[in-house]
Amino acid sequence: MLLRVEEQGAFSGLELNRVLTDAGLSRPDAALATELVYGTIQRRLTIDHVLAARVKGWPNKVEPWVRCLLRLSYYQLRWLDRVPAHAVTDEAVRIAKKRGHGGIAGLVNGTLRALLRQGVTPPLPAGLPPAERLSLAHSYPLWLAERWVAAYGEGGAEALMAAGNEPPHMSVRANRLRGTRDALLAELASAGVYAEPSKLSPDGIVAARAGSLAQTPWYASGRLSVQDESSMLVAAVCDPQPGMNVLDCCAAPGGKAAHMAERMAGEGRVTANDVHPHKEALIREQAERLGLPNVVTTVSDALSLPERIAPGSMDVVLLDAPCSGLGVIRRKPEIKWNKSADDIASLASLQRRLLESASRMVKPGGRLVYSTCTIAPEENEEAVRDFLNAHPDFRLDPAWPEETLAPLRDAGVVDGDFAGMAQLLPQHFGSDGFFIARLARAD
Ligand SMILES: C[S@@+](CC[C@H](N)C(=O)[O-])C[C@H]1O[C@@H](n2cnc3c(N)ncnc32)[C@H](O)[C@@H]1O
Repeated sequence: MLLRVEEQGAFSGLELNRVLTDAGLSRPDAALATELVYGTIQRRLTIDHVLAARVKGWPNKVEPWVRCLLRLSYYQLRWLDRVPAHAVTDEAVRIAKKRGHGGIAGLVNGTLRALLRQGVTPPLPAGLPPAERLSLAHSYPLWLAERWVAAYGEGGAEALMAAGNEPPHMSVRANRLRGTRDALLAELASAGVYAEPSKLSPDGIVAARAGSLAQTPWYASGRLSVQDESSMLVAAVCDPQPGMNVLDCCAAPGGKAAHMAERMAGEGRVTANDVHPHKEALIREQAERLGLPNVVTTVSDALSLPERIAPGSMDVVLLDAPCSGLGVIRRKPEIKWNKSADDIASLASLQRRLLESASRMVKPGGRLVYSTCTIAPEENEEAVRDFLNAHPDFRLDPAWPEETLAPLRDAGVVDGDFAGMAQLLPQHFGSDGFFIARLARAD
């Protein structure tokens, strides 16, 4: 899996899903495999810094599979305390012999044993500037560390980066059309799942040590969907009412569109659009599973939607835009190594065009919600400000439902000057980093 992520640009989550589905491992073994894949990718920069001082030609002159093996083994020695050191080294040497030859096994053995002798956590070089220290300590590329130190100060950046290395909570959304959250909580508890109500969303449930709730009868029967708590805020901010005409411009796999349809009690219409034809089925499956006949799917580039949908016809338009994903690094750690400042610039330009297009379908007096799962002002606040400067008929709308504002206020995410946009960081609630802005169109 590590090789495929590194060499073929595979996504760690999808790889794990695919491999673990076939592997038939026990739950603890599957959890360990998950930890090894995520952890090794997450800590890559720190790992490479340590290995570069000990392995000649690291990383480029070392064969990719040996690189993965050494990283994986060092990750365990340094960050996991329940795998004995001898098991790590013995297993690494066995794999090196099986896949390579004696020379490689010798290199692997020598490197790991030297690390164990000298201490697996070598101190960082003294006197580093803050961004360089954070980059090395928490394993983020320097450009990201610099960006976040400039935006949030050294302490804020450190909290953000540390939170990005924590395993995400498992959270689910109760389908309010198929029973109450309390009833579902009670059923989960009686089945031995440790679950509690989300602080962020009245539909949310946070579960611990639950395995994948997507493999349960509650999921199959449409009682719940797997969704991050931050993501659940978006439908609440859209606040669609039964009977409304709602458009989700970038809807696949359908989490927020389905949530909106649930909140509309199945009345009215949610048009769930996505550019990728193969993703349409994902949205349809969700709507069917959850019992939501008011979700209609379309396949279209959101930039050309105003040619298909009457301008000014929607009560609510959601643009949950494609973004750099810096808020979901906990779930997709390879984002750290695959994204660049250039990607942010090109996404920022696409997002401005998408916002322009989405806004044309909002009714006079209607609302436009813009969201991303990233933490980059160019893709978030600045995109909204630029849009507002060019569209005097729109204004920021701070009248979010109290159910959403109250927890954000309590956590200090928004204050008394709240204007209608919020940036959640992973350290606020342990949920994904998310940006949400709500705009109102003049009557
Ligand atoms: C952040 S995801 C949406 C997640 C979704 N709202 C949910 O809650 O499940 C962004 C989606 O935008 C789609 N997309 C990217 N470019 C698009 C475009 N030009 N027009 C429409 N959809 C687009 C992608 O296929 C992707 O599914």
